[in-house]
Amino acid sequence: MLAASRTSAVTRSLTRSLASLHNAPPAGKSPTAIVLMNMGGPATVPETKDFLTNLFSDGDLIPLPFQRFLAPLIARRRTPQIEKQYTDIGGGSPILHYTQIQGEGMAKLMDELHPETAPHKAYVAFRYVRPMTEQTAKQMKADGVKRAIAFTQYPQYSCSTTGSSLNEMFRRGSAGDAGDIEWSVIDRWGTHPGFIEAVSQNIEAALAKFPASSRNDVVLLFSAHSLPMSVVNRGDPYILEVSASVSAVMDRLGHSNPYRLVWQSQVGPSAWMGMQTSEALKGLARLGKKQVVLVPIAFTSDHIETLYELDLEYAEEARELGMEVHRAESLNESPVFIRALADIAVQHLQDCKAGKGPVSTQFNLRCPGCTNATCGQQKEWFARGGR
Ligand SMILES: C=CC1=C(C)c2cc3[nH]c(cc4nc(cc5[nH]c(cc1n2)c(C)c5CCC(=O)O)C(CCC(=O)O)=C4C)c(C)c3C=C
Ligand SMILES: [Fe+2]
Ligand SMILES: [Fe+2]
Repeated sequence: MLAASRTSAVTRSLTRSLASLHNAPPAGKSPTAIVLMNMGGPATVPETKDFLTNLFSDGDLIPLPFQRFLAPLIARRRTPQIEKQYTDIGGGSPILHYTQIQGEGMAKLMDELHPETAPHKAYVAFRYVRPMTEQTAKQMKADGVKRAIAFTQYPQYSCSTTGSSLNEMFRRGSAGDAGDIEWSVIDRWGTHPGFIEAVSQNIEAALAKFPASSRNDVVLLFSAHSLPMSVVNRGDPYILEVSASVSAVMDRLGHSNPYRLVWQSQVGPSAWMGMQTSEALKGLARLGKKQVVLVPIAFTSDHIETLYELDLEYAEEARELGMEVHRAESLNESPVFIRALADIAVQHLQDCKAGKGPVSTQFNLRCPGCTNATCGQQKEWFARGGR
């Protein structure tokens, strides 16, 4: 009995010291954390139901009556259809895979570009799948982080996407989960020249697949995730900011081609921002415009909407209408894009040092018509540097 309890005491103490060893901050300077925030996607098919349950439970994205009760019901009903889509694109969402590659590349470049704040360490904080914000916050505390940038990976701001991620980071941060950290925020970067350059290069590569003789007639069909009109009509800036990205890309391309911005992936029966991408393709076919490059513009890596909706559904339908359709590659491992991420973060650190504050001027403005109680909940806290 005595021997057994002594053994378990030894085991407990060994476990404790192993845990503290594992959790010990790295020797030397504590890292400057760059927290890449996004929604995430199920890395494997069986994770789809939890992903959807978390997504439909998020009142910032989808405010539902009796949300706690309804979210699991809607998720359960939707799961088989969405599981099939993830199966068809190879067994899961590649968002985590690409975010890790982008983050590691960015942090390495930042060490070179801005040694004053090195070492830099990228963390991933997803909203609906692991690594969830809570888990990441705890890891940052364990790593002894004292300075962190909340860096949205949505180029254009919506209070239903970036706003939701920042609200969650605010909840974890203000509860002390991440430790005592000085925070600042990169909330939007949809017209950054590096981002625009990376997208433009991928468009040029897609255009090169068409015969030179007709290349300038190819229609560039920019496609972004749609937004419910209820969100648009409360003054959410997403539509405007996506439009600004498209405009900047067209400037960079010298307005070489005709183009339109259209919207995809609406969910449910309510009114969403249009025109829908699938309808636009059919309309172009009717107009005799049969050469198209599809350009994803509001997300930084492949996911169900590029790999399933654009590649498997819409492009296939368009080919059946006799169209030649190519898709501009997603940014994924683009070195130009990874350099852009590093440049954005370094510029932000320099701006903070120059006293420009931890948040942008634009960030301080709530949606004028937002009745969502959490809209901008995080703003004052981040504007005080997380204090
Ligand atoms: C900029 C990007 C996105 C905006 C804006 C956005 C708004 C938004 N989305 C929903 C509902 C769903 N979105 C779903 C998947 C999904 N959404 C985005 C991006 C934006 N969403 C991505 C990249 C993904 C896929 C993730 C992956 O593949 O890994 C889903 C789940 C899939 C499905 O059931 O169709 C839902 C639901 C709303 C309601 C909304 C605006 C308020
Ligand atoms: Fe979505
Ligand atoms: Fe809002």
